[in-house]
Amino acid sequence: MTKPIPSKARAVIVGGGVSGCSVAYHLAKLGWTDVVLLERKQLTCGTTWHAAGLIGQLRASQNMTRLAKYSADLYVKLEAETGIGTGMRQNGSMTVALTDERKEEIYRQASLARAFDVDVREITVDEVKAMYPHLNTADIKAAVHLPLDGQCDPANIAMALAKGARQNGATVIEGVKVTSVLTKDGRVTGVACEQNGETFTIETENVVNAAGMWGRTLADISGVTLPLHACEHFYIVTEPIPNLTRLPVLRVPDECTYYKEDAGKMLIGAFELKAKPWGMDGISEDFCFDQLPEDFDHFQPILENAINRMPMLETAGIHTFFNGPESFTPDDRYYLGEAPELKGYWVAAGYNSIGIVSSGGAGMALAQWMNDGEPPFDLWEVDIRRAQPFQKNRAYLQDRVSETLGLLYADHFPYRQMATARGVRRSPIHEHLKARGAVFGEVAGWERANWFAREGQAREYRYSWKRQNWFENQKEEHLAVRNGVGLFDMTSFGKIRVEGRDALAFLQKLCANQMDVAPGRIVYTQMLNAHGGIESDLTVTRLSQTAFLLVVPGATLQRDLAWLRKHLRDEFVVITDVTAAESVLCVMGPKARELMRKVSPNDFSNAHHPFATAREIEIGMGLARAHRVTYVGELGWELYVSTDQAAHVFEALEAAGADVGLRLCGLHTLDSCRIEKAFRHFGHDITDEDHVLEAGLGFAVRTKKGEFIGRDAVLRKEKEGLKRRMVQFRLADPEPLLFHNEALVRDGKIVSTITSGNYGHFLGGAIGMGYVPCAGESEADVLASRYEIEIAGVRVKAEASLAPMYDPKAERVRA
Ligand SMILES: NCCCC(=O)O
Repeated sequence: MTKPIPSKARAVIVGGGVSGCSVAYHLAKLGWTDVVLLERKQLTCGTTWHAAGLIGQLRASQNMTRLAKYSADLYVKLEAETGIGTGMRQNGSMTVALTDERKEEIYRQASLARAFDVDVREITVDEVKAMYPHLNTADIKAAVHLPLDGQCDPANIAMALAKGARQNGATVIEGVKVTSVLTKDGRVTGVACEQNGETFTIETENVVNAAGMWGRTLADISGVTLPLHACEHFYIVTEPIPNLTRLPVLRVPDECTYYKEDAGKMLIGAFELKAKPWGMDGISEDFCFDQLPEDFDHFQPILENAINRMPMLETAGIHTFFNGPESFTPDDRYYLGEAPELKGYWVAAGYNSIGIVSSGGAGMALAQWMNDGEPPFDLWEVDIRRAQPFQKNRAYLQDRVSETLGLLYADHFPYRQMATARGVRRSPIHEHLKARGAVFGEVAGWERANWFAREGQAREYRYSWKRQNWFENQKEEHLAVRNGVGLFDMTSFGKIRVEGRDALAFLQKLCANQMDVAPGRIVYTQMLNAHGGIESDLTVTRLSQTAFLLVVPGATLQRDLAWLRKHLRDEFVVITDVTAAESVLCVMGPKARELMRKVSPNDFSNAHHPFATAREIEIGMGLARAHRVTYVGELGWELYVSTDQAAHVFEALEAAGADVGLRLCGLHTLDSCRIEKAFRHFGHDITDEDHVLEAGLGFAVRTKKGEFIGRDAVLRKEKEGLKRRMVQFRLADPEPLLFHNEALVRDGKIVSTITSGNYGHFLGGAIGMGYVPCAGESEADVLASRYEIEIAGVRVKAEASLAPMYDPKAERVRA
């Protein structure tokens, strides 16, 4: 008998895999009792049913780890709550390293785990052997053990979540296909669906796309960007192996493999470096517990390594050769949150083969997000607003996901760049930079010169946890910026025009700094949320009485646009993304003025063109708007040039620059310079859960200007005092490197992690920033402590400073 479909619901969840079931469970727990989950066939029949079900708690960041730990805890409790056996067992996990580089990575991870309160221990090869007697350990260089990791039965986890959701009032219906999402005035109003050939509509203000590998197609129908694509994922299951005892989960990332013992059989799965995208022409509606054809040739190298690693496998018969599709995303991170294109359209999809361990926490976080209208903590790394509209292009996705599948087990070297699907967004001077030795990286699809190779030097990254092959190039670029003048191409900046009668009032409401400045002034500001957390970090240039230009990082453009549009009420304002209209060439360094005088007849004196002002200038035979601001802590101008004139302006600068030693510089140098100056970076040092005052950005907040979002939270914090503070650190030993996420140790105790790090080539050592808990403490108390930073298990002394270590009085910027 088919279940009646309700005509109304508070939320409709599309997709009955572990993701959708978890969202339904958590919404129901929050009291959303009229939630409907619609599954087109049967629960779990897409991807969940064939997942391996490994529960590894340590993830790449604190909040991802928090969500994974939440999943583990939930899955332990779920059986008692629902009566469905989840197969959850905390048999621990072990990761082994076969190279020195991997050893550094897993030891760094172990330090991180300690900072995140995950139980972890570096173990010896003898201990590996004792825990895993069947293993060939001859070439194992290091190993870590996480005793509370484990494994579970994925289908039963989903079933238990669905049952728990029902127990709390949700409705779960199988055999219903959602055909479209109904909308009015930019928000969701309902869904249209089909059951046994009959059509129905459900009125609702909230839809959750948890449709897994169908998610992109479903989103497309509503004009929502959800870039994901399926790939084939392979594993084998052996016949029962006599006398096999319970074993921890084993990961051998250097061989792209994981091993799971279950009921006396071994499951061996692979994250090979070049994967096979699947479902190029769409995924059949009829897909239900289907498998894909075997591909022995593809799996053969993995199997050979596995037999060498675990010789008993040679004689164990293969019970199942499994191949099933899973969804992958362009950056190997899943999607959560409200789609910027449509109010009330939520997503929880694209799990990159870690859907089981992720979904418990992700479902909880999304449910809270839907309930409260804001994420419960910083979720930027998985936020759907990071997706770029072009990324739903299928040719792009197919190329990219062939790489992302393997990333789970690839070496996670710092500065690692994607090798596939490159070159989609390019600056007008891209070819000029390439001809001059640029080695490019990619952010949000933009090709950006990260560093410049010397004549004859290989134009490629040689990755390492130590100094990489471009370290000396960066040093030369960095010192050129400090002592002479450097040129950066920052065309990838996001540029947003906010124009109209109410533009000023609108920006006054959103920005914490004073926006009512004279035309031509530039203001550094943050957009805050109601808790005083930082939603956006930007400069705003007043172009006229009614027009403003907002400049944001390329990676946050969609998020920033969404935040602006979300807060637009009845103001007469037009918001336009003008990113592609202007290139940005930055000339930075003490000789920047000398250079500008050579290419332009305009006046670049402090009197005429002081810091934080913008002026139209003639340059070469073209025009530009010169913004006197800096992200490297030097005298300099960002030149905003119409894209058609960018190459000409670059040529003019380059020709004139020969006399003043102009040096082309890359993004790695931008980062090393900004970190010496302790300039914050959104997504690392500042996020929506970091209070603007604790981030040390109170100088950019004007509570006296009147109401703005976050003002009350700022006033409250002023009264209550800071609970933590952003501090800058320099390692005493000039050799070790900081990237981010290293454990920060205060007086012998881990207190937090480094939020960003790079090498201070001027200051002579690795520089990092991080939050230090300081409730009730004075600045002097904070500085009186002894600080160390734990790098791969080794604690290195660090000097701490609350003021920027480089140019603390900002004299160079205003020179
Ligand atoms: N779906 C396989 C997960 C692999 C891992 O957790 O390492």
